[in-house]
Amino acid sequence: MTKVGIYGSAGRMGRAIATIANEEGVTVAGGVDAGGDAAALARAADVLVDFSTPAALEANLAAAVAAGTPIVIGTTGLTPAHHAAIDRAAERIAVLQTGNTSLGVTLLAVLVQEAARRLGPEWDIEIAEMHHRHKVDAPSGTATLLGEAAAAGRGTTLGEVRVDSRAGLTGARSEGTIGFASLRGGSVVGDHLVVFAGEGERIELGHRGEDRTIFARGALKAALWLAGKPAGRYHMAEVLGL
Ligand SMILES: NC(=O)C1=CN([C@@H]2O[C@H](COP(=O)(O)OP(=O)(O)OC[C@H]3O[C@@H](n4cnc5c(N)ncnc54)[C@H](OP(=O)(O)O)[C@@H]3O)[C@@H](O)[C@H]2O)C=CC1
Ligand SMILES: O=C(O)C1=N[C@H](C(=O)O)C[C@H](O)C1
Repeated sequence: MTKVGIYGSAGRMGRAIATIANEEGVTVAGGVDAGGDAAALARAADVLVDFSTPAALEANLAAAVAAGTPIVIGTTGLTPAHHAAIDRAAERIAVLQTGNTSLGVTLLAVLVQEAARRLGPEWDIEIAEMHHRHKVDAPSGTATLLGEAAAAGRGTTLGEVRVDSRAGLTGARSEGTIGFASLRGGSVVGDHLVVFAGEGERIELGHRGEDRTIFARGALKAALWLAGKPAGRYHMAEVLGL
């Protein structure tokens, strides 16, 4: 069986992944958390999954590259510098990074891109997300990937059009922007809503995560798919054949 190593193994996602590993046809090679030996885990595993923290990303990537072990990165709150580090690692090993490993959100991103492509810029796009009280980054990785999908559908990049929050005298909305709103509270696993607001009508495309098993299952599917792949940066839609 494929041996999976988990960065962030004692966290919510790490535990969810370990719980379903056997039924997904993999064994857990081991796991590390803060202060653990990332390099030894990379050597022991056939493939790695990282659900830890952005601060750990560069060390985890370096360990994966040194061992030649593919890695699925689910950690969110990544900056452009993190993405540059992922691109460099992907020249040496197989890497798949996504803000959401669920089938539902991966399909939602396809639908959002298509809706944005078909609707003109006079349809305002706003993305709302809600997560549990423990989440430390905003907007969520999923909201960001949905924003990237919407921007791509419009032939632009999210960096050109994003508006991260509003407060005070903001002025009227600028056409073509994509706005984000983040709510935090309770035990919400992860809700996302993409609103296309036109004159006199709205289209809403959304997803509600009810259980972390959806992310864990997707992460392990991605890990199995990635194991043995040549160097490169891969995408969740390829894993799921969407
Ligand atoms: N892509 C996706 O589908 C999903 C992504 N996520 C993302 O995954 C990440 C983790 O989420 P969640 O499990 O809820 O968070 P938790 O805070 O529950 O878990 C994070 C874990 O990472 C560990 N950690 C901290 N530093 C390091 C390090 N240097 N090396 C290895 N592990 C370390 C923590 O250990 P310690 O407590 O010792 O600091 C902790 O066990 C977040 O960024 C979240 O947004 C979550 C769900 C789905
Ligand atoms: O931190 C979480 O819990 C989640 N994080 C991911 C994100 O930032 O989008 C995925 C999911 O929504 C749960």
